[in-house]
Amino acid sequence: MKFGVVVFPGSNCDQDAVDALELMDQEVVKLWHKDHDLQGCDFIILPGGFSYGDYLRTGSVARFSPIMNEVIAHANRGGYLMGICNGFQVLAEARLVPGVLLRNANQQYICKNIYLSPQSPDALLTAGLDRPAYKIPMAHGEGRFFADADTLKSLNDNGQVLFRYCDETGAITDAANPNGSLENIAGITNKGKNVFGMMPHPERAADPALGNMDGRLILDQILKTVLV
Ligand SMILES: NC(=O)CC[C@H](N)C(=O)O
Repeated sequence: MKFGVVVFPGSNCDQDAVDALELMDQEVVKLWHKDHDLQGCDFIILPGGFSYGDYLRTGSVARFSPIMNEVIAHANRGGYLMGICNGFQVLAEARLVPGVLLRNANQQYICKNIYLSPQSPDALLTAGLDRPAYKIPMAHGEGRFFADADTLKSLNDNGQVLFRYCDETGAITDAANPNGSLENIAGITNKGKNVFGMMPHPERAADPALGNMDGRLILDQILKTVLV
């Protein structure tokens, strides 16, 4: 499988994603935002960062980058696409996943480890995750997931919620919700379950040198499931 990591002006987690994938022995190339060619990549990653300085809203300018035409076409063909943090914000702005990411409830940028409970038993990214909680770093100012009642119902009914914020035992509580996201939602997938968006950063917990490999366990799912 060949991975492509898109680089927007202001991306700052692109190299982290490349490093994590290379540690997994994967072929990976960077894709410049002005390009029109996905270089034959099977799995596209929109990385974290501050694309276009987060003006006007996070992800709202990057969504119109030239390469997004090809990224959207890839997703619409059923191709795999994952947005991490700022990448999730770009996916939401491009309407590739439902809902929006609002300013964190406390109006602060939050950078800390949190715990995620895998939710969807049939989504590729979470189907094989069997632990109650995974410790993953979060680092964002606009990560409060919100959707209207109908959208929320369809996300729940279709098994499109990938992760909810939880405590270290896996309990999904208000106290474990760092940013005020609706129903503790930290990650979702689209109806076709080929587009994944999540606010926390698995690629920042995927190198033994960092002392936390929980993110690698999540990224490993991509390999297992896509090869099925
Ligand atoms: N780590 C990131 O991708 C940050 C996302 C975005 N710039 C925010 O603060 O919400």
